[in-house]
Amino acid sequence: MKKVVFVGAGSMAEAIIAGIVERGALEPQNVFVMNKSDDERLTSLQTKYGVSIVCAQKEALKNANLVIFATKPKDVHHAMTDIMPYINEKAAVLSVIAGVSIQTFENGLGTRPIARSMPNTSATIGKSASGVAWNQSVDTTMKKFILGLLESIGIVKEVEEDDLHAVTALSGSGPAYVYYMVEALEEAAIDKGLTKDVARELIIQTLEGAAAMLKHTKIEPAELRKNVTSPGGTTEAGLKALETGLFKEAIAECIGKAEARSRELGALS
Ligand SMILES: NC(=O)C1=CN([C@@H]2O[C@H](COP(=O)(O)OP(=O)(O)OC[C@H]3O[C@@H](n4cnc5c(N)ncnc54)[C@H](O)[C@@H]3O)[C@@H](O)[C@H]2O)C=CC1
Ligand SMILES: O=C(O)[C@@H]1CCC=N1
Repeated sequence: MKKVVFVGAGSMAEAIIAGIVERGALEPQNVFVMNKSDDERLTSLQTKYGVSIVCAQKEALKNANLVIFATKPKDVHHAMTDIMPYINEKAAVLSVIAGVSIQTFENGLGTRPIARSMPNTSATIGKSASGVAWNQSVDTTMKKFILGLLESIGIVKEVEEDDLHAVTALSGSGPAYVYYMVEALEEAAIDKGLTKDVARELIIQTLEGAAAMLKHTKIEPAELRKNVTSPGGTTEAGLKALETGLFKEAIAECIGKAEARSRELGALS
């Protein structure tokens, strides 16, 4: 059984740990976590998921087959310097860090198998939409292992490394856009007299229903939209307000800014 070490034990690391441990992709005793500080955080992950904490002698790093980097982009250089004396020369690396290139890891940790991925926090419940790219050194066995881990937390698409900036803008950050839309829908529904509980349930079911229609009917979204929109009806009136509010333009700007920020984070690291 392969041993995996998480460098950085924040919210994304927890989302992935929850997904892989709860779906049995790895035995918790083969998963190790380390952080810059905050022993309480590590103890809490240990209690919740049965994972182990990397000890002061860093034995787990010496024995690791895969090291997963889940720090903020600004901390990645420190993290690489911290672990470099201990990391097994054969260990592969999987990064989930926004923007930071495979080349940056090769510069910091030497040429070794390196995968760069972009999951999202829905990994917690096995529903991540992830992208992944590889360097030349990742062999078929390690690729299968990493794809298996990413598949245990949701779906995964293999893409060119440069496209990970767009994946980050779309599905990495995507859950936040959806939650923001839910906040707006909820506020508007409450304003029109619904209770928060009723509004929340109706919104969740509407999102789930629309997502399932897209997935199962394979009908184009524009066609599905037309099916909802009766001429002179309520939907038409609502959609007109979105058009007037430049909804599509705002979405294009949102993805554009997020993609550009991913590139910036990479350049800054
Ligand atoms: N939160 C999200 O929705 C997603 C985040 N990501 C990426 O995941 C990464 C982590 O994000 P979050 O978990 O949200 O951040 P976070 O701030 O919750 O976690 C980062 C962790 O890294 C630790 N750390 C910092 N320096 C370290 C070092 N030298 N050695 C070991 N640990 C160190 C910190 O103590 C902290 O616990 C980011 O690079 C982000 O781009 C990717 C996909 C989605
Ligand atoms: O906001 C961020 O930078 C990270 C990357 C994707 C989601 N959260």
